[in-house]
Amino acid sequence: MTAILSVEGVDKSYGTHHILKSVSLTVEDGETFAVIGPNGAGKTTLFKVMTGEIGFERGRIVYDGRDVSRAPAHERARLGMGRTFQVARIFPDVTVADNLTVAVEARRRSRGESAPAWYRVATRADIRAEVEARLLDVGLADKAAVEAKFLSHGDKKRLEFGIALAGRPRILMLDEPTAGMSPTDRIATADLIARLRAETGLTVVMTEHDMDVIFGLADRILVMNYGEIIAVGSIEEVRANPLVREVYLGQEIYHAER
Ligand SMILES: Nc1ncnc2c1ncn2[C@@H]1O[C@H](COP(=O)(O)OP(=O)(O)OP(=O)(O)O)[C@@H](O)[C@H]1O
Repeated sequence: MTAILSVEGVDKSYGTHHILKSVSLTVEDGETFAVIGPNGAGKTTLFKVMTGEIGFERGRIVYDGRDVSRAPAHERARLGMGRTFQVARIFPDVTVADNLTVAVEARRRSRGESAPAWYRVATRADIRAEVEARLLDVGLADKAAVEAKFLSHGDKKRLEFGIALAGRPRILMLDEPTAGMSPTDRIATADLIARLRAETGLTVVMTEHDMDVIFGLADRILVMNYGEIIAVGSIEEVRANPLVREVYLGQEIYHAER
């Protein structure tokens, strides 16, 4: 296995509040890597540091062999880091298909894939075909003409996955993909992630509170507490770790089924 993403000794503070304390981790190409921990542990902060939404004081982030510590989020996206947010970021007043079209066009522009003017008609057909493929990927083909604001919470999340996939990512960063969902939508979202991963070989990095979702998807789990890593390893290794037992005593992590 080769590393696709490494975080090396990263420190991040908000004012005098030291949030990430010399955090280091390595994500292997093709694995599903989950970050868990109690509320306020620093998971979202770690995510934002990895995706380039916020800066940090010390350490570095290496993606696909290059130091991206100072690269802004859009540059990391261009290099292949796709992401979704806890609250879906979509255009509510345009249709599902148009949301995807915007994402496909944005990727083409940012990667210099736009065709010359004489080729525009063919390009439109290409874009339409790509949008249709993404609609099928995320199970929204029958809702292509629906304005995004009318979608259910679960379907909004599907659309956000579609938008992320339109960027042709190598690694997909999912910040609490099932947050606020009904149990049915949670299962559907976990199934969608599992299918996309199987079909595309995507590397997935996710935070999530639902242990059933984590145990169903993750190859490895990292546990954070107060901005520090207290364990990293397989589900079995993490469950057996005494520090994890202390933090999660009697909680879902020990009841969820594999
Ligand atoms: N912009 C900010 N300014 C100041 N403090 C912040 C900011 N964002 C987060 N924090 C603080 O940093 C700490 C870690 O927050 P973070 O959102 O990373 O935790 P989390 O593990 O993702 O929590 P949750 O599971 O509740 O989403 C918390 O104490 C939070 O209050």
